[in-house]
Amino acid sequence: MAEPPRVSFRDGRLASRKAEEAVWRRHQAAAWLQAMVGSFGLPSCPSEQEFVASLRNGIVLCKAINKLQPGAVPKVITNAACDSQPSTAFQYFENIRNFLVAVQELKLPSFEASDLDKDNLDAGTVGKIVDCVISLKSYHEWKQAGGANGPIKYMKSPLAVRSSQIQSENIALGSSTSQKRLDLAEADADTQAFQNVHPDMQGAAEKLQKIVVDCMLSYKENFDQNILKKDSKLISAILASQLGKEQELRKLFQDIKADFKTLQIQFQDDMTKLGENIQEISKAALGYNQAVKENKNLYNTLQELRGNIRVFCRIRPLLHLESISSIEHVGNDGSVMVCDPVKPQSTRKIFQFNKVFGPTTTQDEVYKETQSLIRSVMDGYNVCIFAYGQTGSGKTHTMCGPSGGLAKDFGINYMALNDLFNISTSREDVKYDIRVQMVEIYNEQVRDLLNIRASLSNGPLNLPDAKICPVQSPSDVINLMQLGEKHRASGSTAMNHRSSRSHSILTVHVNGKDIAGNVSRSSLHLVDLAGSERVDRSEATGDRLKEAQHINKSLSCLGDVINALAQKNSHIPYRNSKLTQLLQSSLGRNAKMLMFAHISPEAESWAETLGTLKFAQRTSSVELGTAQANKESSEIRELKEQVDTLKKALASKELERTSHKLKENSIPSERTKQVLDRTPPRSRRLSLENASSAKARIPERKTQKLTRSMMTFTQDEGITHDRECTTDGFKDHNSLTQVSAKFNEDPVREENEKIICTVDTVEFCQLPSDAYNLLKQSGLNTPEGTPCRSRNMCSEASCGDDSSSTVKLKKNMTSTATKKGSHSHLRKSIQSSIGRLIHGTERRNVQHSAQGTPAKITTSMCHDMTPAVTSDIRLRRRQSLTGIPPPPTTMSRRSSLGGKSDINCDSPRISHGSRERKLEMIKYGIRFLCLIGMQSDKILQKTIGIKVGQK
Ligand SMILES: Nc1ncnc2c1ncn2[C@@H]1O[C@H](COP(=O)(O)OP(=O)(O)OP(=O)(O)O)[C@@H](O)[C@H]1O
Repeated sequence: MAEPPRVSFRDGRLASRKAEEAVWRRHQAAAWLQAMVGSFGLPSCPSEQEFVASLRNGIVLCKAINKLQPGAVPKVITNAACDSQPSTAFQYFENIRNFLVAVQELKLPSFEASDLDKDNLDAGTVGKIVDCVISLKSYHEWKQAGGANGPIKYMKSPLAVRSSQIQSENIALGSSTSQKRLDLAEADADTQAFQNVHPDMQGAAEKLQKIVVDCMLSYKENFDQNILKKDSKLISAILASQLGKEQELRKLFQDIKADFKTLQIQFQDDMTKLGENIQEISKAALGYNQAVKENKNLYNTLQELRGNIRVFCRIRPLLHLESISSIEHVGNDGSVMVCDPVKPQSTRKIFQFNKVFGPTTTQDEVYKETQSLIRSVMDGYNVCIFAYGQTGSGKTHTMCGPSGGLAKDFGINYMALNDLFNISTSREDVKYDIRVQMVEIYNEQVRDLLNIRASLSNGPLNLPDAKICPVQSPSDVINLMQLGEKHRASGSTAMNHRSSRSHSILTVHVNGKDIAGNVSRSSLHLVDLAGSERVDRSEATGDRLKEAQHINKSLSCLGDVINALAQKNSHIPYRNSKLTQLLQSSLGRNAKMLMFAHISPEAESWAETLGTLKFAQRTSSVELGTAQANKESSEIRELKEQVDTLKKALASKELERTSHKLKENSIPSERTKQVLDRTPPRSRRLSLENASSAKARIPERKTQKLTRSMMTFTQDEGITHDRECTTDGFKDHNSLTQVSAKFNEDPVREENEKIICTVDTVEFCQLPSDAYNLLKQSGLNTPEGTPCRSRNMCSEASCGDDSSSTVKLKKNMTSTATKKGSHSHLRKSIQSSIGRLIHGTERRNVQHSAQGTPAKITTSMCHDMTPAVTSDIRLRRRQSLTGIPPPPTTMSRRSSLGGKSDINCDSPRISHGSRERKLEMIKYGIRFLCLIGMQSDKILQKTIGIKVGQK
């Protein structure tokens, strides 16, 4: 089946372009004709028909050529017929023929006469007519130009698209010949005609050029179609390859997609893993933070356990820039590397301290590191800060400031006191009292720097004797410090012209009391030591040599103390120098200490630098143990006061007893007199206790302990208090009775309280009746022997004569007894200790015996709480403690006291007997009271110590 002819888009475009050109040429031709012959009714852009119709009679054409070439058509028939019939083609043929002849004579393109007759005009015939007119026009223009522009040039009509011809050709020849639409024949004809007219080469070239252009155009326009038809194999090959490529691409796409999916899954896995890792890392980070915190805490704990002794090293800047420094490196971790500048090849030495301040460190930076220590003074800790180092190494600079505390750049002394004031104002609930002492130790003599005259007139003094100045503000401190500095001994040495050759000690006493009545007492020693250089280097002689020797001696004593502390010796040689003596409270296990080791970096100071660093290193190795704050709660303080009062009461009772005995024995034996004269009352008691025959019966250890306690009490406290408290001894004694009674009355009794109540009351009950009566006679509000003695005691206490102290004590004890918090523990220990002391540990093991002996305690029946103790055990213990033989065993204790027995009212009452017996009874009671006092005190101290330590 024949392929249908295809008219490409290019064909259509060419045709339209040609049509446009034809229209344009017609317009040109019409315009020229009208210009030549005048308007003859032709539109400016006539159609083919209009154009041909207007020229058909040949008149316009003849007129035009005549105008162009006058006489070219000698006779133009204008009215072919006289009648009104339209002229026929024949009638005007003459015109056309003449015109064509004239055109030919001009050698211009012409047309066939029949071309004007055709009814169905085609583009080709009309084009010929138009070409003829256009050539006339060109000839006219050429002629007008005088033929100067070379041969005549005119444009031929564009090739007519003979669509009908193409179609027919396509049908007839098939698609293979369609490319022959180029009207070569016509071109050839035109070329031939042109060559005939203008045989010159230029015209031929132009013609040729035109032909080539047309050919190319035509070829180009038919190219795609041809290729498509001719090279279908190629195209299909191309298509096949394209398909292959597409498939490849598809495969590639699939692969990429698969890869992408894998990557996506991998990415998700990675993300999940990353999330897990991040979680782990964050956990680890949290753990790390925790560990860092714990580390910090442990470090602090370690510091505390090591005894809060810190050593800072401060390096002074080089005074002369040209000097070589012995400091090689200062680490942030508290290390310092030094090397002998004279022997740079020598081994470097590294020392480790808590902190090392380089030469550029400011006073503020130094103080910041010290501040925490200063603050702990306000919390009740004793603190000692001292500056150590050779002369001119910057000790005074650190402690007082660049010019002894007078300049702006204050030292630690001023900043510390300033801080203390700031803290004291910020803590509204605590009232602080700050006092300052300033002394110097010069040639092993203490001098008061705030009261130099007194110091000079009275000679050397101890620190407590130095003037204490209350300070209210930092300006007070500055004034005092200035005064002290003025008085400080200074002199010239070869090493430092303003070297201070005395140790200066600024002591700040801080007493705090909060609204609850808790008190704290602490002291801060700020010590600027004298230079530690070697005697030979200071070139001192005479007085200066003596000064230097004293300085070195006291510094070496300080070293000894530090060494002894480092080695944990039982004996610390504080007393070897005034310096260590004064600093004793802050140079021990109960204080915080900071040492500034000062270094001069100059080469000539190498030996001293090394010495200072070694000393500082030794100091930093000291472990002092946990520092304890000097704090007391109000309750503890009151209990202590009560213990003191009891001690006083006991002491006065002792005196009373002595005087009574003296009265009774109006003529004392010579031996007794001697004893009384020689021995103070308490010592005598001690001797009695030591001589006790019962000693052998109690366990060795217990006896020693007891004896030691008594000795301590007698030696340290007893005599003094005896002197002070002679008059109101009974009053206080009475207080004890009331205290005991109060415990019994306490409605919220705990087991231990019961025990102590029992102990106190029972022991009083256990007094022999003579002693009891004697005590009563001598002013002690002892109740009559009643079955429930403690109750009576209590009721009597409330109406006693000595109301003030009684009421106070009673109140205190009530508050103590009712407070279950921190002090119930204290009370319990006191009570149980006293209980144990009196009754021994067997109390716990002793069963409530059914065999009611007469010696059984009455109060146990009253309160139903006293553990049963056999009379035997009790009597033996009492005997062992007091050294007094027990009352006759045949008597019940109740009856022995002279009271009515609640069980056996008919028990025989002991008669008053001899004076000796009475005295013995009194002695018995007093000794017991003394015992309670001492033990309470001891236990109290122990308990306080433990409590504070725990804090
Ligand atoms: N950190 C420092 N920065 C700047 N100058 C300093 C520093 N330390 C010390 N100096 C200067 O060094 C000199 C000696 O210092 P200072 O008097 O404080 O030494 P010292 O150890 O107290 O001497 P001495 O034992 O004789 O009392 C002073 O002029 C002081 O200003």
